[in-house]
Amino acid sequence: MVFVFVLGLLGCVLLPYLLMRLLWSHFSAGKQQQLNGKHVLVTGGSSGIGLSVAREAASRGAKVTLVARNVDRLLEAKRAVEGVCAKLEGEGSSKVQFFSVDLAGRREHIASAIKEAEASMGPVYMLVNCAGFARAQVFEDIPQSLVKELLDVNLMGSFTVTQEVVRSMKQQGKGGAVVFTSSQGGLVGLYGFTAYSAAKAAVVKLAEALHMEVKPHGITVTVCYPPDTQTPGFQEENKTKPIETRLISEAAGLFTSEQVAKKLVEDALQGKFTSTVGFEGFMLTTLCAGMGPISDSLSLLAQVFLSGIFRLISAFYLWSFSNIIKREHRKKIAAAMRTKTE
Ligand SMILES: NC(=O)C1=CN([C@@H]2O[C@H](COP(=O)(O)OP(=O)(O)OC[C@H]3O[C@@H](n4cnc5c(N)ncnc54)[C@H](OP(=O)(O)O)[C@@H]3O)[C@@H](O)[C@H]2O)C=CC1
Ligand SMILES: CCCCCCCCCCCCCCCC(=O)[C@@H](N)CO
Repeated sequence: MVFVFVLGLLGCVLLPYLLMRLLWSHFSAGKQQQLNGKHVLVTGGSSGIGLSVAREAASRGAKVTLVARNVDRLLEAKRAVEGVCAKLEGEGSSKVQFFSVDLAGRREHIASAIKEAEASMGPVYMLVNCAGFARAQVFEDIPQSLVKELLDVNLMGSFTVTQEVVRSMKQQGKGGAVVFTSSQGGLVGLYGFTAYSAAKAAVVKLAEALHMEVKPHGITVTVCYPPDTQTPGFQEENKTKPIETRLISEAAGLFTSEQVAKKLVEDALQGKFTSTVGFEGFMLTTLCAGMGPISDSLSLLAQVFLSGIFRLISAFYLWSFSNIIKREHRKKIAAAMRTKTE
């Protein structure tokens, strides 16, 4: 009985998914913009997803600007991206530059770095906001300074850089592409992520509103929703992450930064509003489409026909998340009892 149900569910969901992917790749192949010779600015480009985006852009012939704080890591990343350029055409030293700026810092510094970047490589065609970080902690333990830092880097940093770049894109009148990095944790609020989920959800609404404003200017907006991704930032986050957060996040799988970056660049070049990886990513973004912009008819079809069944499936995920939390809660109580009696 259960077997038949599972088989039916797979038939309803997996088959349409595979069919859509096939159709997608068929229809989108021709629509893709090129990056050859264009300027791509990547914040957080010295590490993890941002660095992989920079490499992906370079492999498509783009000129790349990296923005982050730590100069040593920027230098190392610049060399790595130059390596990609060199493989492409046997030279490439002039195609990668970096700026050390704190995106949670002063606006003047951010604005002047972008001006300089554009002065040497031309107007930015694609901006990828990747600078950000996650810290998971139980709600009442989160210091105010951490909430502020999470909002400053993840939300305000992207806000400020994008303001500067979009102003210049509008002046040029040649269109462009803006990418924000949210998270699957920006679509579903997760245990331990009260501050982080709030910051990443805010990025989504910023992107939706901006999309409406810049569309007439030929500027596309894309939001990337990565699941757990193997990066230095992810390793750092794992040092203090509550076990509940880890176990719940694992439901969406673990991906490489190359997988996330490749999909991000492809989706942005096709002007899609949403970019994600994995089957859970597909289900979650389809279910959470809400009043978000419609970038292609196939995604719209998926949202119309699959939202109902995905909401049902979400009940199973939420049930298993709540079981994880209950189980860990019981373990903690038992451990506390043991230490009391000892
Ligand atoms: N890895 C994951 O599991 C997931 C990541 N994400 C998001 O993807 C993005 C990239 O994450 P990931 O690659 O893991 O992170 P990493 O820590 O590996 O890289 C973060 C990058 O951002 C830069 N950065 C951080 N803070 C600032 C700042 N204040 N000013 C300028 N640059 C800054 C870092 O350089 P420096 O420190 O030198 O400034 C580094 O280049 C983040 O927004 C993250 O929230 C979303 C979902 C999952
Ligand atoms: C139909 C319904 C489908 C439901 C699927 C639900 C899956 C939810 C899992 C959420 C995973 C969140 C990972 C966040 C990673 C992150 O942001 C940090 N690692 C940042 O570094």
